[in-house]
Amino acid sequence: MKITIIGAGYVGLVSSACFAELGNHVVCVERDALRVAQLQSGEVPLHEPGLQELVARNLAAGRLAFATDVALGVRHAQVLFIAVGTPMAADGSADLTQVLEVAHAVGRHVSRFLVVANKSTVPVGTAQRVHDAIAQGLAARQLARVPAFAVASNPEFLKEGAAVEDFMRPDRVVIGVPEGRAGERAAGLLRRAYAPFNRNRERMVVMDVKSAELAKYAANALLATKISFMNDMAALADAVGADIEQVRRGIGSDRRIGYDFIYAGLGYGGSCFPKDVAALCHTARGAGQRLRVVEAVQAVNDAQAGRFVQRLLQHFGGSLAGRVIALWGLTFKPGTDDVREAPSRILVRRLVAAGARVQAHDPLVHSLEQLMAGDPPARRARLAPHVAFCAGPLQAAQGADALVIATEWKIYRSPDFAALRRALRAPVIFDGRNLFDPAELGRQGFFYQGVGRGQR
Ligand SMILES: NC(=O)c1ccc[n+]([C@@H]2O[C@H](COP(=O)([O-])OP(=O)(O)OC[C@H]3O[C@@H](n4cnc5c(N)ncnc54)[C@H](O)[C@@H]3O)[C@@H](O)[C@H]2O)c1
Ligand SMILES: O=c1ccn([C@@H]2O[C@H](COP(=O)(O)OP(=O)(O)O[C@H]3O[C@H](CO)[C@@H](O)[C@H](O)[C@H]3O)[C@@H](O)[C@H]2O)c(=O)[nH]1
Repeated sequence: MKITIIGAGYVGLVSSACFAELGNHVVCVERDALRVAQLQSGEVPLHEPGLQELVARNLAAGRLAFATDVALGVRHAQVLFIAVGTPMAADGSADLTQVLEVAHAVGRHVSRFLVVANKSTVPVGTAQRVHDAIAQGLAARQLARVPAFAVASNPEFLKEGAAVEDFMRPDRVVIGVPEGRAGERAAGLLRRAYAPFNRNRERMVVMDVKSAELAKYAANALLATKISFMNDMAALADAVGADIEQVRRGIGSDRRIGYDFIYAGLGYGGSCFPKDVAALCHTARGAGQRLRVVEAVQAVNDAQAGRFVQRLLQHFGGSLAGRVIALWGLTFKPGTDDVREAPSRILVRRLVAAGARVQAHDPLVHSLEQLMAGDPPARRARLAPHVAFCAGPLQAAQGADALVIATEWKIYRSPDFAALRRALRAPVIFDGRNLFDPAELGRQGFFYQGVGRGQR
C-alpha cells in the first residue's frame, strides 16, 4: 500500500518504519528540514530500541522516504496518518494547531480518494474538525470533480522505549470510522494496512469515530489512575508503617488487578499521561461533566515528586544549603531519551532551590540543555552553576551527602554497594523507584528511604 505519515516524532517515525517493514511504500513528511536531512542519511534523531535498524533497512530497500513537502505526501497516499504533536495548551486542553495545519494542507492538495487517519491523541470531535478543514480547502479550489475522502480515528497505544515492539505486536488496533460509503472504504483500507497483525487473532476493533477518540484518553486515564492510586496508597503505607512493595505483590497476583502499572514512584511523567489526563478533564468540563476520579488522579500526581523532596529536606533539617546530592536517572522512564515532564526536572529545580549542588547521571541525558529542553535559556542559566553531569553512577555519587534515584535504568539495579558507600560522603539513599529491599540496605549500612516503604 501507499502510506504517508505526517510527523517524524516518536509515533510518526516508528509507524513509518514499521509500515515500511511490512512491505508498504511509506513517505514520512516532517516539517523540520534538519530532521529530514538526518533521516535521509539514515541517522535516527531519537532513541528507540530497534528503530535505527528498521529505518536503515527500509531506506535502503526504497520502501521508506522522508520529505518536507506535504503536497508530495498527500499525492503519494492511499492512507495518510496524522502523527503530529498535540501539546498541552495553557488551559489544559489539547492544542490542535499542528493537526489542523495538516488538515488544511490535505484540503489544498488531495486529488483522489484518501483516508486521513488520525494517530495523534486528540479530543472527541477532532475528526469532525479535520473533516471540515479539508472540505473547506477543497471548496476553495472550485474543482470540477471533488475527490471523496474519509477522516478516521486510529489512536496509537505504543509506549516509548518499547515503541517498535508495541507497534509490531499491538494488543489491539482501534479504528473509528464515519458512517456511510466513505467510512466503509476507509475501514477496508485500514484493515488492509493492519492485516499483518491479524494473523493469529483479530486485533482490529472498529467503532464510531468519537468512541475511538475517547478510547485513547480512557486508556491513558485508567493507567494513570492505577499509578496515582498506588502513590496515594504509598502515602498511607508510610503513615501506618506498611510497605507498598509488599502490598503491590499482594494485589498484583489477582488477575483482575494485574502487576502492570501499580508501581509507586515519583508520579507519572512523559509526553502523554500528564497532558492527556489534563485534556480529558478539560473535555469533561466543557461537556458539563466533571471527572472527579481523574481530577483526583491529576492532583495526586502533581504533588508526588514534591512530597518526595519534602522527605529529603526533612532529613537534612529543612535546608540543602552546602549539600551535594547525587541524582541517578533523568529520563521520564528507562529505555528512552525523552525528558518531557520527567519527574527529575522537578527534582533538579527543587533541590537547587533548596541550596543543593546536584551531580547527575543518566545513560542518555548528558547536559542541562537536553534535560531542561523547552525551558527559557535564562532559567537554564540560573540552574547551570549548580548542576554537574557525570560520566558514571559512581562519579555522580562521589562526595555526595545523599543519593537520589529518579529513573529505574537497569544499570542502577545492582550497584557495588561497598563502592557506593565509599563514594558517598554519607550513606544515604532516597529511592524514588523502590529498587531495593530496605532491610538489606540497612544491613549494608545505608539510611534508605523509598516511596511508601513504611517510613514516617
Ligand atoms: N510519544 C508517545 O509515546 C505517544 C504514544 C501514543 C500517542 N502519542 C500521541 O501522538 C502524537 C505525536 O506524539 P510524538 O511524541 O510522536 O510527538 P513529537 O513531538 O515527538 O513529534 C511530532 C512531530 O511532528 C512534526 N510536525 C508538526 N507539524 C507538522 C506538519 N504540519 N508537517 C510535518 N510535520 C509536522 C514535528 O516537527 C515533530 O517532529 C501526540 O498527539 C501524542 O499525544 C504519543
Ligand atoms: O507502574 C507504573 C508504570 C508507569 N509509571 C510512570 O508512568 C509514566 C508513563 O509510563 P509509560 O506508560 O510506560 O510510558 P509512555 O511512553 O508515556 O506510554 C503511555 O503513553 C502513551 C502515549 O499516549 C501510550 O500510547 C502508552 O500506551 C502509555 O503507556 C512514566 O513516568 C512511568 O515512570 C509509574 O510511575 N508506575
